[in-house]
Amino acid sequence: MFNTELNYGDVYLVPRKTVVDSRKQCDTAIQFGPRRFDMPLYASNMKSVVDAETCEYFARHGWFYTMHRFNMDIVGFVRDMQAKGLFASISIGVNDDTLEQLAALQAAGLVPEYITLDVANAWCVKAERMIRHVKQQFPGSFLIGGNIATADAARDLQAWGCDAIKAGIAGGRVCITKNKTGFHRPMISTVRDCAAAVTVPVIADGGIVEHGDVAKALACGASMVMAGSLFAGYDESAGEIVEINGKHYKEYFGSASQFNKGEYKNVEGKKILVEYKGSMARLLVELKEDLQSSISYAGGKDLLALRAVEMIIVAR
Ligand SMILES: NC(=O)C1=CN([C@@H]2O[C@H](COP(=O)(O)OP(=O)(O)OC[C@H]3O[C@@H](n4cnc5c(N)ncnc54)[C@H](OP(=O)(O)O)[C@@H]3O)[C@@H](O)[C@H]2O)C=CC1
Ligand SMILES: Nc1nc2c(ncn2[C@@H]2O[C@H](COP(=O)(O)O)[C@@H](O)[C@H]2O)c(=O)[nH]1
Repeated sequence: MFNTELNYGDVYLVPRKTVVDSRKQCDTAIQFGPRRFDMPLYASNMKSVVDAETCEYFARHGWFYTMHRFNMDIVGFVRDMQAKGLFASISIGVNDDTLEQLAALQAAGLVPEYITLDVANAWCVKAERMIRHVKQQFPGSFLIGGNIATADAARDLQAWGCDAIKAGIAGGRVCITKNKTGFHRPMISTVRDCAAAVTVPVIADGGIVEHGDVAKALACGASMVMAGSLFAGYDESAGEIVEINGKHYKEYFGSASQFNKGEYKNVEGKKILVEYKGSMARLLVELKEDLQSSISYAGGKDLLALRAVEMIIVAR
């Protein structure tokens, strides 16, 4: 028997009676770990999306962020962010170099507010060991573990000690995991299953194409949404600008791409060029306006309203 599974483009949300006089009255704020953020959406912890300046930009705009983990001096990053009065949110891997970086953080007396364990399939023994280690050594940090794509995996990560779980395997724009390994789950099904299985917040990661997909992820039970390509191509994004025939683009590459790895080994990502779009400021405003509108269609005043909406599949 085959299960039929759904992606963001396969479903829509059914409108309810609006109870606000203006979309401005709809509150998009979310309490996530020790802090409250303006939006339940943040940029992927990828080297082509965020760098230290991007992270500072998001933090100063009241948005959550997570720095990537590639060739990173996490001690310097955490120290700099906290010296500026901002929160520190870092990513780590599962290998011995991560143990060394964590020991260096402890030696420097630094505690990041947020730590994200970032591997392709966190439902594995190496991730379990690292999650238990981080919870023991950094009990004051909010630990996000990912990625996973099933209810059983989500339950395990919660049991191992994760404070939040990032769900989404092989749904990203620069992902080639599904082509190379045959493994993938569409996002609506992934998020619904994972969010129903655990009590900790679930982050829906990857596959956001339209702004309305954010509302669909939240309607499935996600507390936060992570997106890469949505935030690529702006002045504030980390990728390099490329000019071709007088037109400007920015690089967007996968964390498991040859470009990011520096070698062709276990490559599960690719590099693409995305249209250069100038300043990110307008995007942040528009994303908030669109989500406020979604909340109004959901018949509520805050993000909880989206959890109550009906979801339909449109026959094609
Ligand atoms: N969200 C997604 O769908 C995906 C995301 N990514 C991103 O790409 C980056 C690289 O991910 P990842 O390859 O996990 O990290 P790493 O390349 O850092 O690998 C982490 C460690 O785990 C081992 N490992 C990785 N995959 C497996 C596996 N399938 N079975 C057994 N051991 C494994 C590796 O050993 P060895 O290399 O020797 O196997 C390595 O020692 C991350 O940022 C991740 O988020 C990558 C693919 C999918
Ligand atoms: N299979 C791969 N997935 C990757 C890689 N690098 C990052 N990612 C995941 O994609 C999302 C972003 O997706 P988008 O659709 O919003 O662009 C990111 O957060 C990671 O989870 C990779 O090399 N291979």
